Formats: sequence, structure tokens, C-alpha cells
Amino acid sequence: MPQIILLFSGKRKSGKDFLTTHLQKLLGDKCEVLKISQPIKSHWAKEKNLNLNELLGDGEYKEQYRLDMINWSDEMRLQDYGYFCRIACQDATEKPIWIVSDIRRKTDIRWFKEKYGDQIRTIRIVADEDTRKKRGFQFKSGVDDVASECNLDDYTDWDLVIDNSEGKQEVEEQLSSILGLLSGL
Ligand SMILES: Nc1ncnc2c1ncn2[C@@H]1O[C@H](COP(=O)(O)OP(=O)(O)OP(=O)(O)O)[C@@H](O)[C@H]1O
Ligand SMILES: C[C@@](O)(CCOP(=O)(O)O)CC(=O)O
Repeated sequence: MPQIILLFSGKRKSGKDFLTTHLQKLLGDKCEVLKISQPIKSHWAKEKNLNLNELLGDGEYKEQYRLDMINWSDEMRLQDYGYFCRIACQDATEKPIWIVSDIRRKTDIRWFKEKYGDQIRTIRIVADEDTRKKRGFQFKSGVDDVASECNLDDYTDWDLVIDNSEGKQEVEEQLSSILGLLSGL
């Protein structure tokens, strides 16, 4: 069992992967990064013969398949809302800190709360739209106006909100506020 699970959420190109990668480098052996989208992308890569590394990256490639992956994964979630959370945690090793880099739905938080209770901390990464556009965001109907991107818009119970807009917080400051959530470890 991990001692702390950090659940990161944020809209497309807000910087989830960027920040969680920095955090992983800082925490080293003490942590492990888990991605709820990993089993979705693995399934998709296998089924459609796609490049898994590209699907896991931050380039344009994965955007071509995002809509289909959202629709397929939502069908699976209708039957079992914890399906992908469970698979993502199955392969995790015995590290004291888990970093889940892509919480997108209230049911994701619910699943982790039900399973791990007080060990979870929730972090919302925000960035203004101009910044997100500079980092590759382009609005797409069916993607940016559905649960995948919007379900946590009205969630207010975050343990920490990080502004990752250009010119706002430096990475060091962002990381130190995250480390504050680990006090007592
Ligand atoms: N603070 C920052 N300074 C400079 N570049 C950044 C910063 N945050 C993010 N980026 C860059 O912006 C791009 C998008 O960031 P990232 O892939 O982390 O977003 P994301 O929230 O994981 O997006 P998606 O949901 O599409 O996977 C990346 O190329 C990343 O390197
Ligand atoms: C299909 C999906 O998992 C893609 C996520 O890709 P990424 O975390 O933005 O790299 C989004 C979703 O589950 O709604």
C-alpha cells in the first residue's frame, strides 16, 4: 500500500505530464507515476496497430485518436467506473508515493477515495487558454466539451491548485507547494 497518492487533474495542455515528470525526477525512487490512460492507450495501440510511445507522448499523434479513445473508454466506464483506475494500479510497485497524472472524472476521485481513503491528495493544474494554445491546445468538439475535459470543472475540493500559466509560478515554486502535501511522510 502506498502512503500517499497524489491525484493530478487539469485540462488539455495545462501541463499534467510536464509537472508530474518534474516531480518524479525530484522524488526519485520514492515515487511511481501511474496513468489511468495507460491501459486505454495500450488497448488502442494493440487493436489498431498504433505506436504506443507516440500515444503516450505529448505530440499531435495522440490527438488524432483522442475522440475515439474517449468514446470507447466511456462505454467501458458505464459498466464499471473504476475499470481503468484498477488496471492502472495493478502493476504499481511498492513505492511510498504514487503520482496519478491524469484524473479526469469525479468517479476517478471516488474510486481512489473508496479504495485508499485518507491517503489521497487532489491537485488541479490550471493554465489560461492563451498559454494552453501556445502549448498545442486547439478546441475540438466532442473532446473539449465532454466529461473527459469538463467533469471536474465544478469540483472545488482540491487540496492544491497550481497555476501553470506562462509567467506565473516557477516550476520550483510549484514543486515546493506539492511537497507541502507530503509533510508527515
Ligand atoms: N510550465 C511550463 N513551461 C514550459 N513548457 C510547459 C510548461 N508546462 C507545460 N509545458 C509544455 O506544454 C506542452 C503540454 O504540456 P503537457 O503535455 O504536460 O500537458 P498535459 O496537461 O499533460 O496535456 P494532455 O492532457 O494533452 O496530455 C508540453 O510540450 C510541455 O512540455
Ligand atoms: C482517452 C484518454 O484517456 C486520453 C488521455 O490522454 P492524455 O492524458 O491527455 O495524454 C482521455 C479520457 O480517458 O477521457
